Amino acid sequence: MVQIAIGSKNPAKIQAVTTAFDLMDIDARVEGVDVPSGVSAQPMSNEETMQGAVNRAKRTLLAGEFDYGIGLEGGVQETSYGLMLCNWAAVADRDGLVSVGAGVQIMLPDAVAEEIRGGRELGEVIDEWAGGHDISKGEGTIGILTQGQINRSQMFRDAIICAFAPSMRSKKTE
Ligand SMILES: O=P(O)(O)OP(=O)(O)OP(=O)(O)OC[C@H]1O[C@@H](n2cnc3c(O)ncnc32)[C@H](O)[C@@H]1O
Repeated sequence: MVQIAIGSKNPAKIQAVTTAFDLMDIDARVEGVDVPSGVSAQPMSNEETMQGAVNRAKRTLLAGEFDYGIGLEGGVQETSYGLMLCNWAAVADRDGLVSVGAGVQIMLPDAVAEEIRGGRELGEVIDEWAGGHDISKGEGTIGILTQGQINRSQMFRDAIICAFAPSMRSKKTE
């Protein structure tokens, strides 16, 4: 059985890892470990969000006897069409290999984007905007904006599978 650590205790993120390994048909034990992302509480670019995921993956791997450390990070990226929600997954293994994958991106409503540009965190802004509580731990902003057609766990699940692809390829050629 593969020992996996995920650098968060957020239930939506833990669920994403469990489902990803089920889909990849890998027998895994998944443990959530709280580690700092090393980037700002509200990452403001793809690059910063990716770095947060990588930092979490590396730090998580060092937190115990694990085969892989996984980091998941949500952030935003300014584009010519407005502020987009972006999410990154990173996988770190014991050979020092680190790989990344991204989730689907979606445009944020102008009112939400303005608050974030003004310095607030998406988690509290989306709760206010949608009239919800701890949305980041459940369906996520992606769930709110797609009327539940894609939720945060599904989005991170796909990002994890993409981040894990290089490890799967190297295993096949061993
Ligand atoms: O417990 P951790 O793992 O830190 O999970 P988090 O959801 O609080 O933290 P992230 O680092 O993934 O996201 C950074 C910030 O953006 C918010 N955020 C990111 N994606 C979100 C989403 O889909 N829905 C709601 N909030 C989101 C989140 O609440 C944080 O304020």
